[in-house]
Amino acid sequence: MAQDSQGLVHKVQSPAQDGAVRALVLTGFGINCEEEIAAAYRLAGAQATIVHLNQVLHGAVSIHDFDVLTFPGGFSFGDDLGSGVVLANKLRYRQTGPGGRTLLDDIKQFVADGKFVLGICNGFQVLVKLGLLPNLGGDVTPEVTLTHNASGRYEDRWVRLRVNPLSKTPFLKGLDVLEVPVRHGEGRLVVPDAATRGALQAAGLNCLSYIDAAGDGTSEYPHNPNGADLNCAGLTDPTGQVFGLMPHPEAFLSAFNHPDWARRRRQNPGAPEEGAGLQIFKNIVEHIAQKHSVLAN
Ligand SMILES: NC(=O)CC[C@H](N)C(=O)O
Repeated sequence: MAQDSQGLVHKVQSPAQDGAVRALVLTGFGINCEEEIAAAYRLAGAQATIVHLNQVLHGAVSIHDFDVLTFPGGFSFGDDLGSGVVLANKLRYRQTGPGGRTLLDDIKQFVADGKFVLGICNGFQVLVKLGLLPNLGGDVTPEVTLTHNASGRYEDRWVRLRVNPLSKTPFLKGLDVLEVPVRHGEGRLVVPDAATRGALQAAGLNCLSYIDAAGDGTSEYPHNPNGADLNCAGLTDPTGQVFGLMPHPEAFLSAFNHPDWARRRRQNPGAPEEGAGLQIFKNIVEHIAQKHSVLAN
């Protein structure tokens, strides 16, 4: 894959025939977590390519050459008009092809092809504002929103999460409780009505909850850092292929990322050196690799 001195891709070859898992990690316009996410995918065994969104919007790179599309965190367009709003509008309205085709049309096709989309923090906000999450109605109409934290402040802290056992997304397979950091000002999920809340609950689409020290879902600050409805830290769409979350799993790739690592290692010197966040990337890479091997046989 050809990259220039800034690491930007100019030409992407057709999907690998070697079974490699190809992760596309978008950047540009104030996204700032692309390197950590690419590192996470590489540690998980995938080929990760960081691409400026303009290269996709201008047709130099096709998302269809990849298996998983990732929207990293950051401050796209300076959070003007609300976090994720401008970037979501660019994907929804900017024409990228004949007949008024947009990148959102391509992403819908990408998901219909059985591929995967991950949005972390600002990326999650983009997917929610775009209506790709939770997408209960299947017509990418925004159904919930993410807005200013109930604390009225930017929150930068570690949280504990529980995976909803009803969730069927491969990203969270085998996971139960995990710790990860949050760093956001607009992470409060608002679900506008009881019917939407019920639909999210029934299908396990509210796939991650903030929990307290006792392990129970909580609306109490600071365990729930933003006051999210349903104590929700992450959502999937009904297919489980589109997954977004406010916390940053890519910031916990090594046990040494955790603020309490020294005491934990004293207590348990044999504990794995891997951070809990890496498992999310390993899960999806393994899932895609398995799909590739089934198709190849
Ligand atoms: N870390 C992030 O991606 C932050 C997202 C967004 N800028 C917010 O503050 O809510």
